[in-house]
Amino acid sequence: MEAKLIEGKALAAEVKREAAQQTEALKAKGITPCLAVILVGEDPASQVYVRGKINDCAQCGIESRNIRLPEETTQEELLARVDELAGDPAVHGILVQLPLPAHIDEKAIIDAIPPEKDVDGFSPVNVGRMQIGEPCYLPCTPAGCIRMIESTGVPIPGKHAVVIGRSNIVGKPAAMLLLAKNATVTICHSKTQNLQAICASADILVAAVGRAGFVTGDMIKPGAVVIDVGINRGADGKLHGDVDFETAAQKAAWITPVPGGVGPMTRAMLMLNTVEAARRAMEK
Ligand SMILES: NC(=O)C1=CN([C@@H]2O[C@H](COP(=O)(O)OP(=O)(O)OC[C@H]3O[C@@H](n4cnc5c(N)ncnc54)[C@H](OP(=O)(O)O)[C@@H]3O)[C@@H](O)[C@H]2O)C=CC1
Ligand SMILES: Nc1nc(=O)c2c([nH]1)NC[C@@H]1CN(c3ccc(C(=O)N[C@@H](CCC(=O)O)C(=O)O)cc3)C=[N+]21
Repeated sequence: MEAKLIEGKALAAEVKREAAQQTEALKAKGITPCLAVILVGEDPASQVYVRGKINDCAQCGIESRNIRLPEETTQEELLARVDELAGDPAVHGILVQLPLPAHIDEKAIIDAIPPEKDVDGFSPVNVGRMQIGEPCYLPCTPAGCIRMIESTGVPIPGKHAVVIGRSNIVGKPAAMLLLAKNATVTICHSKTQNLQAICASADILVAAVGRAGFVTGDMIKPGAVVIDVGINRGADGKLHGDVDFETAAQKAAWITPVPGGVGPMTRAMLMLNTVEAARRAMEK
């Protein structure tokens, strides 16, 4: 079987059109959604991602603030900037690009973002709300994964979904959202035994490991939906997913590419969250 491609780029364009329409409607009511993105340091990959987010904002008619701080910024200085944006009524969403330099405590920074401006969905309040199924900002990467799975038309309820990875920003919330969609969920990690067999029983497989080509065709159930979250830059300078695309595509029914898969969808979901933050600010 040769898998069909889940076109992340095309789907992302559709989501951004939705965000653009909603932005238009908000502007007509006198409110322009605004996202502040803070990048500390010069990490080249982070610079690319941040540039992407700023471009997406422009495409959607969303205002953006691109805040670049030097590597040696102290935690107190960064907290002060976050507080300033937290108190600025013109700013609806705050995103602090991760990872932060080692001398800054990520948790302290994330905790300083008010939940109503936490468009990444990383703050404890949003994580807790997601867990109990209350309205919240869903984390962009996992929400993008769900939307990609749904785009295939393969129903999620009752399916065995396997997530490889349990990070707070990808693996864990992806598993939680799949559970909320009534999948039967298994979470795998570096201590998991029989990983190959568990993966090979997955109707839906989400790979968020951070190792290029980690998931090979022999780990995939024929006809599965395979979502590759991994973004690994190889020695060749190219991006590689966590899934070995060639062998996986021989087994899967649906598969996401890297690049052009989950990455662009992540950014598109961020636009929707930003518009939602502006709408909630207006209603308040
Ligand atoms: N497309 C997008 O928008 C995004 C992509 N990414 C990419 O997704 C990938 C994962 O990111 P992130 O979750 O932040 O990464 P982390 O490094 O935080 O988490 C990796 C997870 O993979 C698990 N793992 C590592 N090695 C193995 C192994 N041999 N067998 C089974 N499990 C293993 C780890 O297990 P343990 O917990 O036991 O250590 C951990 O839970 C990266 O490539 C990252 O670049 C990330 C964010 C957004
Ligand atoms: N606070 C915070 N929120 C995040 O959402 C966040 C973060 N920090 N830190 C890093 C990870 C990673 N991440 C990506 C988003 C888009 C692409 C993306 O658009 N990738 C393109 C390629 C881009 C390129 O050429 O490098 C693609 O896959 O096609 C990749 C990775 C968001 N993250």
